[in-house]
Amino acid sequence: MSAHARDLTPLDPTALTRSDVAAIVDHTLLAPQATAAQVAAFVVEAQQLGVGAVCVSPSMLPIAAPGLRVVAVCGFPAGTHHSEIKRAEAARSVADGADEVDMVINLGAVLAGDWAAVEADIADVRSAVPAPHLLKVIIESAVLDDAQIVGACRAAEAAGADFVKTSTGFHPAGGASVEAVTLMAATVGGRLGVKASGAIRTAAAARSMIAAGATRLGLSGSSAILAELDGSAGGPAREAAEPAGY
Ligand SMILES: O=C[C@H](O)COP(=O)(O)O
Repeated sequence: MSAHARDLTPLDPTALTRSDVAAIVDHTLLAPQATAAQVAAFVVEAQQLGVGAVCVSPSMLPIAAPGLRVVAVCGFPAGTHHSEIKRAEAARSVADGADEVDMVINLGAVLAGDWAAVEADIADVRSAVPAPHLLKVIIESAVLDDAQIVGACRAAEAAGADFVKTSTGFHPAGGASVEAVTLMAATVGGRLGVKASGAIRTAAAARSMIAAGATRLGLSGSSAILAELDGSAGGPAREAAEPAGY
């Protein structure tokens, strides 16, 4: 466990400031067609926005991102990779400068109720992501029922993860929901961080996620959402209109 207090305690949703919200945003660019030049421009945008972190594909590392934490995804987006492949991918990301790794859970094992396999998969990746690096576990909550969400969160905690995270933003079942974040926070909140991600497109949605217990937000539409919090909702509608994932 290496999460900081700021990762474990949700902001007060009634007193959100733009800078408070920006600090918990993982500004995300995971489009498979993204170029290195686009990632470099995205990092500059992240610095200008004042977000806490950038979240990118592992093959984009290493990147120069002064002032930002660097997050790399792992086993993305399906989570069906062998654990040894996820572990190797995570180890390479850490060697390439990632501060945090967001891994996708083995969903088939979850739906089969094979909790030993779920936990072992997470523990394997944890072994390649030592503290103070953070490990977040993407449970793809839209695919799971409540009992499976609780079980996945418990497996993540038992395997030593720092965060649970709702969604990849790529699954056709959908992204984050207030109900899933609420359940995840009730299960592991205060001990693990809770990252809401996937299809969060407005400041109101971001606020609802924080009110439900999210301590981190994964957003590709950070610019539009933070502009809304600035009171300038007429800002970059282009980003608000961009679809999730591809
Ligand atoms: O991991 C984060 C997600 O991919 C972000 O999803 P989004 O593009 O729907 O904001």
